[in-house]
Amino acid sequence: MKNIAVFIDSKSGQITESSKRLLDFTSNWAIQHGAITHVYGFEPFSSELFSAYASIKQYTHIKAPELVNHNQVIAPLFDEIQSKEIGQFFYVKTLLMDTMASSIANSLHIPLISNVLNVEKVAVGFQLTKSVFSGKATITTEIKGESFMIAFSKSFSIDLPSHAGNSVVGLSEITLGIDQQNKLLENHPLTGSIPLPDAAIVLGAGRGFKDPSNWWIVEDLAKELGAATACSKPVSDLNWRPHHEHVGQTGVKIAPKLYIACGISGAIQHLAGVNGSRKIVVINNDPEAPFFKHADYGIVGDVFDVLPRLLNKLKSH
Ligand SMILES: Cc1cc2nc3c(=O)[nH]c(=O)nc-3n(C[C@H](O)[C@H](O)[C@H](O)COP(=O)(O)OP(=O)(O)OC[C@H]3O[C@@H](n4cnc5c(N)ncnc54)[C@H](O)[C@@H]3O)c2cc1C
Repeated sequence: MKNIAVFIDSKSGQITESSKRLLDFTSNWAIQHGAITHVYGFEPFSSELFSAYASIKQYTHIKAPELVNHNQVIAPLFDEIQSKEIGQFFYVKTLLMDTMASSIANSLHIPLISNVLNVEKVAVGFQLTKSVFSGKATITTEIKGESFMIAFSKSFSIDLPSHAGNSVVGLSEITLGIDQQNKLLENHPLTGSIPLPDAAIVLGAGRGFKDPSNWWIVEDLAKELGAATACSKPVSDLNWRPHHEHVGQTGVKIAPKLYIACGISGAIQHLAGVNGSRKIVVINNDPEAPFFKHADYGIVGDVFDVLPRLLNKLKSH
């Protein structure tokens, strides 16, 4: 089998949780298939960060000054990949990676399969489970060839036997060119809050909060929990909260370890954006609220009673 490339995502010098899961998976996958793993990322990391993964032999820092504007000429990356005899590519879906990956897959004439939850070797080729219809269904597909690119859904989770190692990992860097026809004028990253798509804990609030002046309790509790704040669509439509907090079919898709939904009814359009969450806790004063059917844990109660008590409990510990 040819070698494996893994593209990791990071924020402020930290590898994201979903990319850590990707490294666990691909490192073990490579061992099982007798391949070497080359890791690529957009920040300079030390080799020690990867040495515990037995199959990883190289980390390449892709220096891309205008990547944020999707404004890079990726030819140098393409040359580097070809020199490493890479057959299989893995990454976790982000807008940026989707843009780059589709270009690489197209140049290499290999299939790009998106929103993958699981991949397995079968007698001839590989079998993949994909999430479709905003996570409401899955389909199983098959690839016959050995070369492909897989874009995992953020909520993917695959257990393989672990192969802890003490690998010697080489470091290298490549610099992408800049597309001169397309210029980055300004860049305003959101600050001060945990980005929703990467958050391990998300605290969501809906119309049950009645008025934007009541959001202090959501913010205080989120701070105490280390959570990102989210909201339902009507809440952002009413301008109670900024639009980038709106989760659901028409908003941000999230896949945290824990989603706490407070005063949200659980309409199907909301669920479409949050059903990648590992555990869901619902707090609602209506025992018939549809969200309870999709919850791992539920509290039937008034958010203005339950949340302050939860906040006091957390503060007292
Ligand atoms: C095409 C389309 C796309 C859509 N996309 C999205 C989307 O992406 N995301 C999204 O969220 N919605 C979306 N919607 C809207 C969706 O259908 C629902 O209307 C919306 O999710 C409801 O928001 P909500 O639960 O905050 O409000 P409500 O439906 O008004 O529910 C409020 C809930 O709070 C509870 N409650 C009230 N007071 C309290 C209290 N004191 N304590 C505890 N609980 C209380 C109530 O029992 C109720 O269950 C979309 C709709 C359409 C038609």
